[in-house]
Amino acid sequence: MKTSRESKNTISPLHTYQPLPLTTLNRAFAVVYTCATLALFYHHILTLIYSTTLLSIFLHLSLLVSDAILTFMWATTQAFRMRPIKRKEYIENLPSIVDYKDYPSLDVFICTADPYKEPPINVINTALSVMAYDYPSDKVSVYVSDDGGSMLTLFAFMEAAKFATHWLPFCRANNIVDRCPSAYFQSTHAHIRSYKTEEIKMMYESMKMKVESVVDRGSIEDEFITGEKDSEAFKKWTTEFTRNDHPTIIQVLLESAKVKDITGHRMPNLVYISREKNKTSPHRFKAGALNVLLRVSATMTNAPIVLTQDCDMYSNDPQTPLRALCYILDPTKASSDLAYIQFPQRFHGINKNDIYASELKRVFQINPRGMDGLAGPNYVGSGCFFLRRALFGGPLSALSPEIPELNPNHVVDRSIQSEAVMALAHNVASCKFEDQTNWGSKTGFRYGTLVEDYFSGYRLLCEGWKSVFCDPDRPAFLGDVPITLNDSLSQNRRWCVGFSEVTFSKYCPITFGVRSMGLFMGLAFAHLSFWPIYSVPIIIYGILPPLALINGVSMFPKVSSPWFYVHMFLFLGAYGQDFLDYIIGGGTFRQWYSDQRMWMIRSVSCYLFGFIDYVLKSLGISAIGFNVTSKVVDDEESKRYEQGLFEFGVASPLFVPITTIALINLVAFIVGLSEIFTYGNWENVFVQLIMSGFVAVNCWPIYEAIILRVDRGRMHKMVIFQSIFLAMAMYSVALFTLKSQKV
Ligand SMILES: O=c1ccn([C@@H]2O[C@H](COP(=O)(O)OP(=O)(O)O[C@H]3O[C@H](CO)[C@@H](O)[C@H](O)[C@H]3O)[C@@H](O)[C@H]2O)c(=O)[nH]1
Ligand SMILES: [Mn+2]
Repeated sequence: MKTSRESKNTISPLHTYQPLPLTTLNRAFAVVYTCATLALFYHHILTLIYSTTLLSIFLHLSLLVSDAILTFMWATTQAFRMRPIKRKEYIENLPSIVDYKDYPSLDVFICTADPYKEPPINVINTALSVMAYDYPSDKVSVYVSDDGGSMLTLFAFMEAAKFATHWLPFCRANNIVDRCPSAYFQSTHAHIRSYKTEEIKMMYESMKMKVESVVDRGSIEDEFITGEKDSEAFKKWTTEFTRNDHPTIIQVLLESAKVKDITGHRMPNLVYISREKNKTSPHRFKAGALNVLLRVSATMTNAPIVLTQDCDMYSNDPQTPLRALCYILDPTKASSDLAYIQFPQRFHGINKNDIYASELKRVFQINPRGMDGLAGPNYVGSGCFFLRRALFGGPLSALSPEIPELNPNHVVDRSIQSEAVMALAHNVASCKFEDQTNWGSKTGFRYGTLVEDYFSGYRLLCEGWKSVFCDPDRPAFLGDVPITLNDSLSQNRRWCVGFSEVTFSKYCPITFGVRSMGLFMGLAFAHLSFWPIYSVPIIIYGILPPLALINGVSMFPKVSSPWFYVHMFLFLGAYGQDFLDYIIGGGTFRQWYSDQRMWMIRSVSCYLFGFIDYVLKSLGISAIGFNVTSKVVDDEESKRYEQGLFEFGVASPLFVPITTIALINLVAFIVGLSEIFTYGNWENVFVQLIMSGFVAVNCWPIYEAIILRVDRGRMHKMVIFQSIFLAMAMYSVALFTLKSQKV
């Protein structure tokens, strides 16, 4: 039997991979580029040695530091270019390996944290999209973690449970591909009118209305509560109940063994969990929520495969779990060290040119492909199928959990609603359960940073596990993006706090990572964790050269000098390669343009602020938590986003440094140009002129928001005043120091 299976498998594999083209070229380019950077540093050092004034030393030292950081970051990106691969799965070959009814069970975790920032109607859409997977429904269990501890969310899920008994058979019977109801009803397929479609649509609309009206009112009308069991559940919200202080709530909304859909098929399990909270136990944010899900699900179903999902990321392809099975069940590979299969985060509703670079193509698509050819991609928090065993110790050193029921091999043989199971589930969801245990350090999702996803994946790979990047043409999951600049920058700021927490811990990728996984994997992880230091060179380059230009001071080699060409080569080489990666990865020129612009904007705003937040947090001056990104869309903002207009409306401090730099560079460019026209002395200031011009072109939306716009997304007066003040202050300092001496 085994041999026949294996021989069959050699003919029809479950998956294959291909190296990406350009790899050899990239490696060769890396060598040339390294030589050019060595030349640059030689030049920097020479200039420093021959500097005669303090000012000149200061300026050239700043450039040296900036270039050293940029070179370090460039070196980390080489890890992604060493061996990128692209994989392909053959789900049509699965039947030769395993029968449909014998598929391993799957526990899906969905996290939500706030009914007002994450509308429950969207959360249940995500849940419905995975409940309707092309997978034996009695093998699927969906566990929802509600960190908002909200009865509104529970109510939405009660409604979803009822609707699911109609939705799942409807999808099956009509071969629907968009299994997220809201996506389906917006798609053109749903416009093919049929009695059945109309009927299910009405059902969905009536559920949506109920859920939204409950959320708007903030309470549940009595008429909406049907059945004894539901009203019992809501009694747990006593007067003392607050989101940060309440007992565990576990509500089984669908039990597969007992509930059938309207056509008599079994339903998946659906369980609502709000873990216990109290003021004396640490919150641990999403990692804490995921670990509770891991334990509660262990007591109820203990599926060997676990899918983690953010509430804002619905499944866009019902066959996604089958793709994961292609790796998990691969008989040819001793897949004993496979920890997870990561699907990229892809998004819907991004505007044409992706003005905020929300797609994060590099982070979610290009870089993971590069890591896939090494030990595997990092974990990005959503759309990831884990082997449960991987969360319990290294591949060769399993850790035994505190109680045998949490062991990944444990078989649950009781009803998930039985008293014994419920008691155990409550016990493992309690705050106290993790005290003095390995949870968050060696077991489960790891604590200690706001980027629990990055850190958990990293630690697993350091333990010797491997991962796989699965990027099918039809996006497996689609998520929401922040549609205002402030939300987008705030999200990145939180990530930067998290990355700094990893960089400055004993697990720093450059030391611990390189030791555990080798140079390139260590560099790949360092690339993200060192993100915040981009702020140093970009701020220096954004301020010093234009201020020098305004004061007629030259900082770079003349155009006639050979060193000019070294600078040009390094700049164009890095930019050109970045551009090429992006276009080959399927992006357009305008999207790339937005991406590089946002890189600059982020560098001087959230990378800087994130790092400062981290410092304040480490000094104990302020406490920064997980600030959940809002998924609520304001109509006007959404319209402006569609038109491709930047949203500056709020008086966010994040906008001040960008605006200041925009002003300084615009003035510098004008002054520089006029000097050239007056004195014709262009050779000395050419580089600075081009740089300021480049910054100014990138800053167009900022000038537009200050001067031209009248809508509510225009730049806030406060930000304009602060920026002008800051720019003037810098100019004055420069005037006194630069003018007094010539460099
Ligand atoms: O205390 C918390 C805070 C957040 N969440 C959930 O975490 C998810 C992500 O939160 P979101 O505000 O959407 O953050 P993003 O920055 O959009 O998320 C990215 O970054 C996070 C932190 O690195 C990862 O966890 C996510 O998977 C990744 O998509 C959401 O489902 C939340 O409900 C919780 O369950 N508990
Ligand atoms: Mn999100």
